[in-house]
Amino acid sequence: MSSDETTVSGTEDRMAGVEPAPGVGKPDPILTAEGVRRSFGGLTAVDVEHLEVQRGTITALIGPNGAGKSTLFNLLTGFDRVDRGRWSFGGRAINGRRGHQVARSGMVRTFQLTKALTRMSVLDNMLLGAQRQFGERMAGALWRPGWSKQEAANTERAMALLERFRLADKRDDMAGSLSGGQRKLLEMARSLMTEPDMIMLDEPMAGVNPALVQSLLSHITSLRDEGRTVLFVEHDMDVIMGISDWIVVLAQGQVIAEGRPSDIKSDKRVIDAYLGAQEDEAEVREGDDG
Ligand SMILES: Nc1ncnc2c1ncn2[C@@H]1O[C@H](COP(=O)(O)OP(=O)(O)OP(=O)(O)O)[C@@H](O)[C@H]1O
Repeated sequence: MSSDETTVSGTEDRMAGVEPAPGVGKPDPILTAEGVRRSFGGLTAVDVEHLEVQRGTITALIGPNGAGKSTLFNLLTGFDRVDRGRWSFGGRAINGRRGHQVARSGMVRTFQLTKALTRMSVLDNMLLGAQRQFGERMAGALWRPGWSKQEAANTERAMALLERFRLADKRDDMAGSLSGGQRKLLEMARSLMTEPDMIMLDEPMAGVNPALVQSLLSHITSLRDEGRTVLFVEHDMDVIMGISDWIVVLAQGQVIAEGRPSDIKSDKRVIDAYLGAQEDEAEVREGDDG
């Protein structure tokens, strides 16, 4: 067994015998979506017949620009409304719930730092990440029994996470002063404030300096290794093939393929719809460099 296989052996066992086919059932799905559809005017952005995400895996959602990846993320996490469809998380139907309700049920997504957040300190960004638990109703309240206790617990948790993501010495810096990679680490750390079972990462490597890529990758694998499920959207093929246990390919809103990295690399539909075009782009870029 090669070292690559050793690192994901636990997960590979869980996926043993799963056929690489669009919409295939998984042994222990944490998320199951059925007939999820969303159109904008005449354009069908998402039309997913059936999709299951296996618990405890790193699953990548890939596909060409405009394939519907972000829209599907937004729908599943309650930040956009479907035309139709239903989905369940941990066995409970969560379609129709809003973003904060979905987060409370244990499925969180990372968000890019908005302008307002860049003007807040790193620690305050973390504390905002905890608000879904408790603080929303606290807005404006001066004091209530349990408030300071909760605040202290949140700060302790935030600091522990900042230590883990090597951002503790930045706690009082404005989030806007962080590098691209450090912002991604903060987004990840913030999403962990509510102890989610599943984390959805939107392009975790975009704008990250190569020096921080390895660090980000090891943080993502450690999320899985501590028992969480990771679903991520990414364009960087080396990253996708390197850390994914399973890959789901979207094109024109539909799941056109699913499988292990080795299945996806050799899938003709995927090469035609996506990988071929990516290679052409890479060749053009190399040509430009030379
Ligand atoms: N709010 C919106 N209004 C109108 N059209 C939209 C909206 N959001 C997405 N679309 C369209 O839906 C399709 C899917 O877009 P989406 O952003 O989900 O794709 P994607 O796979 O995430 O693409 P990328 O890799 O470029 O981020 C695209 O054609 C897009 O233009």
